Amino acid sequence: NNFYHNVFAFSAPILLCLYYFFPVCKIEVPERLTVSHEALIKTGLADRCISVPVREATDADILLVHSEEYLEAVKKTPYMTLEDLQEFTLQYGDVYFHPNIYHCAKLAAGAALQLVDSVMTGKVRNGMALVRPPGHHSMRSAASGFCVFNNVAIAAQYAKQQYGVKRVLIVDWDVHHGQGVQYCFEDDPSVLYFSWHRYEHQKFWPQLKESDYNSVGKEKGAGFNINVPWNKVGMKNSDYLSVFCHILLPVAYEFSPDLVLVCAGFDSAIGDPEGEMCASPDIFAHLTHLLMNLAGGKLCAVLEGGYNLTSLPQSVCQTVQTLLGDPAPRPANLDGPCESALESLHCVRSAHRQYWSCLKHMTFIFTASSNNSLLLSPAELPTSDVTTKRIKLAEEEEDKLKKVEEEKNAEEEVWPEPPKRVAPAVRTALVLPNDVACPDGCKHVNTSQVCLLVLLQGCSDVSGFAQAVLGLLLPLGYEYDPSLVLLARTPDSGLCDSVWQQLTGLLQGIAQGHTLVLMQVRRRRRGGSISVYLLLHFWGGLDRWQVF
Ligand SMILES: CC(O)(O)CCCCCNCCCN
Ligand SMILES: [Zn+2]
Repeated sequence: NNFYHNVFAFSAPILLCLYYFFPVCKIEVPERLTVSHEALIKTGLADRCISVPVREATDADILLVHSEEYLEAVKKTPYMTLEDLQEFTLQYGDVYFHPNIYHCAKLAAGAALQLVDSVMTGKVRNGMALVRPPGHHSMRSAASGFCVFNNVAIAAQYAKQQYGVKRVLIVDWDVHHGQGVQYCFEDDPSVLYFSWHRYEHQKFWPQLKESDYNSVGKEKGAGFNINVPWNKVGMKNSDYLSVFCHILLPVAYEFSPDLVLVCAGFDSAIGDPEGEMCASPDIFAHLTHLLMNLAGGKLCAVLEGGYNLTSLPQSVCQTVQTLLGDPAPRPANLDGPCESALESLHCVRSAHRQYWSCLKHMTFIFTASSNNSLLLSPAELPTSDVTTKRIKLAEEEEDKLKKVEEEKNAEEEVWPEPPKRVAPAVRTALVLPNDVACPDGCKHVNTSQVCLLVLLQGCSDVSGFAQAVLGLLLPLGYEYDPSLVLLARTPDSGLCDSVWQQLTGLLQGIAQGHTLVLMQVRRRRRGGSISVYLLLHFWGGLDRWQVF
């Protein structure tokens, strides 16, 4: 007791001056990782994953993105006096330096690289790195927004250098704009950066003009930087899904990446003090599922933000459970995108239509009355002055509603627990004609799952696929929310195998994955059919098929 008493007495003044010198960050706290990890353990998800050891990023790794002088400066921070450390911190915005943060920042970047190694070498199909400090705000020679090294930008450059990856898609669903990633790749057509972020017409941090929809990239990189500004808070599941269906997915399919990296920030979920959005944690199951069909499933998610210690672990679990292949839950209350989201969506599409053929053909009207469907009706895009006028209207309306908004947010946000997602041990049934050999690894069982949906004809090329499937079938399917999906394919459907494979993958995000495929198959020399094997392979191997 005596000892503790003395120690405390002696240390109190130091602690006080520490707090004086070092404002402690209230939201980027260690508990973010512990509650997320505990939730993964409690739900049994951790046991279904392999844990990959971390390593420190080397100087060479860090110099893939950052300058020598910045790295040398950060290297000195562990040895700085309190005053020097505070001085060093003040030169950057919203970042907190501690004598140990250099070590932690190297571990965060190194963890992302270990994940890239595991995915690119085929050791795992996909994965998630739970790291602190985050990375997407840090720039070539500057820390920013809790970020020291840009974990995901380093991972992208590393994948290109170490594995010859030609095209990397970075999806940033964090509620803040990852300006550090944008600056790193804005003239680089091999990296497509997509970010949505709270913007409120440049009123929200980091308050950059270049976070708006008309920053499309530079020189050779024009078209490869997509910013979706949220000019209002309270964005919901429908807003997120609409942007995926009508902007990100069509472009991503046209870009055809070899690797998908996710700046997985969960401050875009309900309850977050920074985002003030209303999307439920289970939406990340759908966002993850929709991305898993790209790049042959090679997906690395790296934690960025997420500051509500209830919705963060829920969102992390929804993401990891989907990465494990479990079907997504039925999406909660899809009631169509709000007017402000539609406005942003149209602005982004018009800014990018010159770069992407999938956006060229699809033109949409900005309906005066709020559109109550995930589908968008085709017509002329608003010209910029129409958009400006609408933004004015939106601002006036917004100022009027601001008070209401504050009162609403003043109450503690509450939301239902994400629904339990149980995946049967044997996941898929295969109905085969009697005389077709049963593929090895399947087993004959009597149980069955049956499903219902009519398949559109003739979307064999990317833009046809984008229009028919991504712009119509998928939003329709989400909105219709069937409990059953039936995919029917006849040899004359004109669907090439890869489109067919994508289709079956994407539509598993609907009806909790309950899908039946009816195929009139072509014969192969040894019986069976190339399409059936392709499908078997794609759907995660033969071991989970039931054969009738
Ligand atoms: C990884 C991340 O994007 O979540 C970091 C967000 C930093 C936000 C800084 N807040 C600034 C508030 C200004 N008073
Ligand atoms: Zn954030």
